[in-house]
Amino acid sequence: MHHKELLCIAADRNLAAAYAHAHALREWKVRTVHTLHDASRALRTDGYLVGLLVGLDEAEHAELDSFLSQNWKQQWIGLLRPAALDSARCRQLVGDHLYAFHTDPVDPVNLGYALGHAFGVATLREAAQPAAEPAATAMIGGSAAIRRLRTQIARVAQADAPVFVWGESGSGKELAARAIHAQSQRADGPFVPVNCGALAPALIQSELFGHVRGAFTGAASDKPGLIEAAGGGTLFLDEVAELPKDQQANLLRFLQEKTIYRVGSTRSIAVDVRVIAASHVDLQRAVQQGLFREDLYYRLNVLPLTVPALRERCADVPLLAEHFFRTYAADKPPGLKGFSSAAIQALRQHDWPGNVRELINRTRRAMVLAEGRRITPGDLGLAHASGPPGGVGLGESRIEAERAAVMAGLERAGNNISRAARELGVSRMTLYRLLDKHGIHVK
Ligand SMILES: Nc1ncnc2c1ncn2[C@@H]1O[C@H](COP(=O)(O)OP(=O)(O)OP(=O)(O)O)[C@@H](O)[C@H]1O
Repeated sequence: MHHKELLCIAADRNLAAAYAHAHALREWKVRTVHTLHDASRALRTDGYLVGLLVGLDEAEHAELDSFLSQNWKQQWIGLLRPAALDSARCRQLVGDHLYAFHTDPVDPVNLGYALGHAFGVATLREAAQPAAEPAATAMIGGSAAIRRLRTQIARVAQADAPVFVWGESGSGKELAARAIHAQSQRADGPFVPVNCGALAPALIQSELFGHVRGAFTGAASDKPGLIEAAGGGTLFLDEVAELPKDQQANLLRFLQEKTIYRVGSTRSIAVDVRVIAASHVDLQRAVQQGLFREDLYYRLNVLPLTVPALRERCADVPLLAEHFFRTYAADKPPGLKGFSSAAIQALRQHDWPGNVRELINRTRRAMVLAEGRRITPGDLGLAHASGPPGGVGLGESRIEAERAAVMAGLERAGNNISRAARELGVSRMTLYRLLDKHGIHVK
């Protein structure tokens, strides 16, 4: 008989032994482990699709939450004591991560059915996944919000219409655009990212559309623009709201006619490009304020996608932090083993105005600065030496902290705006807004 493979995690060895021989599991080849650490190892080496969590209420909830977020591709079934569901944390875990749960006394027939269904769903899901998500576009996270985003990306990738990605600065808009491209029929073509906010206004047109020799002083030879460079692939227009009005008209013409004119030329060139645009400002508001063309807005916004802010998916924060810890492991002292639990707690509680980019910056800085074996909240710049002084509310302390962070960032970057923005993990536009908000003048 063909055995389906099942990973059973049970802290209690007696319970584990009882279940390993249970009637409901007779069609399964069961491997039992007693710790989440061993379970992670088993999942890395053997591709289990279904897992059974016996007595999950006994485990440390935060650890289990992180484990299940990380292993979201498996379908998990929980066997619980009825009293376990009295705990709100436990109910949350069950709701967030489990395919099904059974309470004692477990009916073996029902459990057998549930396992069979879970296996069926997991197999279907696996077949529907693109063979392997390339590491460069892999979106880390197991929260419901990021899972929803992954599904939307997979759907949008199958179409060829323009996509508009909205999300706060540093939340992962470019990564989402890269993932769409990588899963689309254009995956073998180029992905060309353009930061519309970073192009000098005088050069935007020739950068985007190219130019011919002699079109302007310094145009010594014909040069294709970024739109042509994206031919057969995807053009990613980041911070599209920053495009000046005259360039918005040119872009609209290109989207309508699928042809371009290089600067200084009257010959039209047909270009096959899919456009993905992104912005962290509310484009609809920009339209109402007359800053962005309405017709272009509708052309770009055919398939809208929202990347959730990091604070809306706190469950992903420890997972992402550990991912970046591994990514930048070459920068760390050999004795540094990871995050302390106080650091994980601080990461979970932080507001993340700079989103994932801020998390990367804080993690990298902590990895260089940490003196102990584990990263502390202080290494992450998240410790507050003392509570807010008497009479000062949280709002005010936050504003003060924000001002101090901006000042420090500017100082480190020698007052260079682009460098300071990178350092602080925000876009240049956001930094300008912060300077304005705090009345900081940069010399
Ligand atoms: N879910 C994720 N998993 C792994 N890495 C991520 C994730 N989300 C974002 N990142 C990383 O965070 C960084 C910032 O992401 P990205 O550049 O896509 O953000 P953005 O929203 O386009 O930023 P901006 O608005 O400043 O252009 C990148 O290094 C990206 O690879």
